[in-house]
Amino acid sequence: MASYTATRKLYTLIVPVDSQRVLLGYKKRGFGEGKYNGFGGKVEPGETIAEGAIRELEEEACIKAKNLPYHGILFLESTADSKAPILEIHVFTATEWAGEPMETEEMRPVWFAPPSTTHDSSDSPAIPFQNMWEESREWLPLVLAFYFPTPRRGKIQFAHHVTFKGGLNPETGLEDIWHGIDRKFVKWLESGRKDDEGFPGDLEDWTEEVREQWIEKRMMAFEKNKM
Ligand SMILES: CNc1ncnc2c1ncn2[C@@H]1O[C@H](COP(=O)(O)OP(=O)(O)OP(=O)(O)O)[C@@H](O)[C@H]1O
Repeated sequence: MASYTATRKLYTLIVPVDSQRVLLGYKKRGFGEGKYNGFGGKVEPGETIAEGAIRELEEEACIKAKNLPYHGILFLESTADSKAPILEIHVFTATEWAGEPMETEEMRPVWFAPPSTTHDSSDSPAIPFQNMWEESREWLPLVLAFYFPTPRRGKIQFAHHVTFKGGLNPETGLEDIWHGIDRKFVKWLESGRKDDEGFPGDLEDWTEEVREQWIEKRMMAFEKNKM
C-alpha cells in the first residue's frame, strides 16, 4: 500500500464555552494572524495531544482547562502548494477552567454569543465567521449546537477532511492556500463510539497506528474521487 509522505503537522484547538457564551481569540501574530479562532498550537515532542491542548490554552489565554471534551479531527490539505504540510487538528471544548481569560502577546480573548442566540438576548457580539478560517463555518456551529441553547447529553464528534484550492483571504486581500474549499468529507458521530470507517470516538483511541491507518484511508478516498 502506498503510504502518504507529505509532512503532517499535529495541532490542537480548544473552544472554551460558559453557560451563555463562546470564547475565541484574536490571533495577533504568526499563522492565522488577524483571524478569530479557538486556542491551540503544535503538539510538542514528548507530550500527548491533550497535554499540548491544555498548555497552549494556558499560554494563549491564561486559563487552565479542568475538563476537555473531545470533538474530533480537522484534517486539512491544500493543493495550492505542493509543499504545504497536511494539518491534523484535534478539536476540544472546555467548560471549566481555573483563572480568568487574559490577553497575551499572541491572542486577545473575546466572548461571543453562540449562533442560536437572538441578538437582543445577548450582550456579546455574534461569532465573526467572516474573520475566521473558512471551514470553521461548517464545524463550529454544530459543536456549539451541542451546548446552546441548552446542553445535550452525550458527545458530539466529527471528522472533517477538507482540501483547499487556495483563495482570497478576506483579511489581507491576498491569496491564501488555506482558503477556497475544494472538496470536503464531513462525518458526525453523536455517541463517541468507534465507527466502521475506523474513526475512533475518543481521543485515547487515536493511537499513532490508528491515526496512520485512518489518514491513509482518507487520502485514498480523495484520490479515488479525483479519477
Ligand atoms: C486552515 N484552517 C484552520 N482552521 C482552524 N484552525 C486552524 C487552521 N489552521 C491552523 N489552525 C489552528 O491555528 C493555530 C496555529 O497555531 P500556531 O500559532 O502556528 O502554533 P504554535 O502556537 O505552536 O506556534 P509557534 O510556537 O508560534 O510556532 C492552532 O491552534 C491550529 O489548530
